[in-house]
Amino acid sequence: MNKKTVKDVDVRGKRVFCRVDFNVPMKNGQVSDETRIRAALPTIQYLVDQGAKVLLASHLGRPNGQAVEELRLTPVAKRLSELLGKDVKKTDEAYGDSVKSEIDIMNEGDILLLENVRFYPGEEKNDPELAKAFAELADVYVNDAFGAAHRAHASTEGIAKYIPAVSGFLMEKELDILGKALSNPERPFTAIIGGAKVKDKIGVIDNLLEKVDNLLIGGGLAYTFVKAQGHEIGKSLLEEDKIELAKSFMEKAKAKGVNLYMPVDAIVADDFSADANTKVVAIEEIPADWEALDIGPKTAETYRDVIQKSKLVIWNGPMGVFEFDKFAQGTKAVAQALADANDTYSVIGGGDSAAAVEKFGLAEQMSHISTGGGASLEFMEGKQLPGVVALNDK
Ligand SMILES: Nc1ncnc2c1ncn2[C@@H]1O[C@H](COP(=O)(O)OP(=O)(O)O)[C@@H](O)[C@H]1O
Ligand SMILES: O=C(OP(=O)(O)O)[C@H](O)COP(=O)(O)O
Ligand SMILES: [Mg+2]
Repeated sequence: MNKKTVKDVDVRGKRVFCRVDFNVPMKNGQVSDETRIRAALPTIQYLVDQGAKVLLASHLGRPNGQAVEELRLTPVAKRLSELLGKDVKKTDEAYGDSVKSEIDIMNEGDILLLENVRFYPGEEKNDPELAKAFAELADVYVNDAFGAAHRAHASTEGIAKYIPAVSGFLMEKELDILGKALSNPERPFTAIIGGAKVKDKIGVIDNLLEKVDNLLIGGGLAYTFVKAQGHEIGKSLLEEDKIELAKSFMEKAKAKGVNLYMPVDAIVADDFSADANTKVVAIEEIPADWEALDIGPKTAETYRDVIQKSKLVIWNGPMGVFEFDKFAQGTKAVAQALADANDTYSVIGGGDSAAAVEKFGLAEQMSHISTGGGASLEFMEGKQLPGVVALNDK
């Protein structure tokens, strides 16, 4: 990497603003998957050992520029503190005088977790005033939030203009491993895309079609494609204004000779809940009042076969609402197929995909679990990540 890392700067006694991606899955006010917290520990521990005053900043969820009680980082501070075996203080704001007073009383090696940076409208707008307010808190900026590196926000990009800016160890490791896997991909090369962030992720398919041999579509993303095929999808997730784009991808895949797989069946539910009534239907038979919350067994079988014949698989986005057991089968089948495919290099990306693989107890059997979903997809597309570009060159 041609960017400076935390090893290239002296942090002893310095106030360090360290952006991490603690956008972790939560359940009943508790952290339900701590993959992203664990992944940030090497950088945090290093800063502590070096005697820095460590300010940690992160977003959680999408509060749209205002304080949302359920999206406070308090439970994350608690979990981080347990993992480090060390006190982690948490502030109720992310900048300003109250935060400065807390910083003034910090000792070397102390950790302060700032409140959710997305509680402020300036964060996602990358407002220079907010970026400066973050920069005023610290002497050095460290970006270890690979999962948010595709966002040009005040705490991921803007702040880097005002104080020395370097990468953390997780950022460095992610870029290194993903870069190596993609520099000369082993073939057949398969991408699996699912999840719920349809607007964000559908665009990456354009570039992926230039690179992969097989593309498997699942999760909430699939139903915009199913609709584009001319089928009714009931109440399933739909991005109305992406239907034409989905059609164009189907044509492009044909022209490029890429095998594009879409669900042939689905598990539908009469409600978005853990105890909904469910049934398996062919994809062209989704009832009007129902919604598809998982791929069906025939689809899972086909996806398994493709995975087992692949040499490199990148996967982002669960195949269904795996958080509910009734809709976890499709995601589990794909995870199991990857675990069984010993000759296949498997890269899983995304906060929720990583949580799924962890939940099934299959994490150890994957070649690499990336903390970034959208970020890893954009990186694999060949796009420059703003959170990386903004860091100081070596
Ligand atoms: N058919 C579906 N309908 C609605 N939501 C879905 C569907 N399939 C998967 N999801 C949801 O997608 C979410 C994860 O999406 P996303 O954030 O894009 O993935 P990742 O975090 O792995 O990058 C999960 O919480 C899951 O419940
Ligand atoms: O969870 C994240 O991405 P992911 O769901 O693609 O893994 C990152 O924290 C980015 O969050 P965002 O998509 O709300 O900017
Ligand atoms: Mg996610």
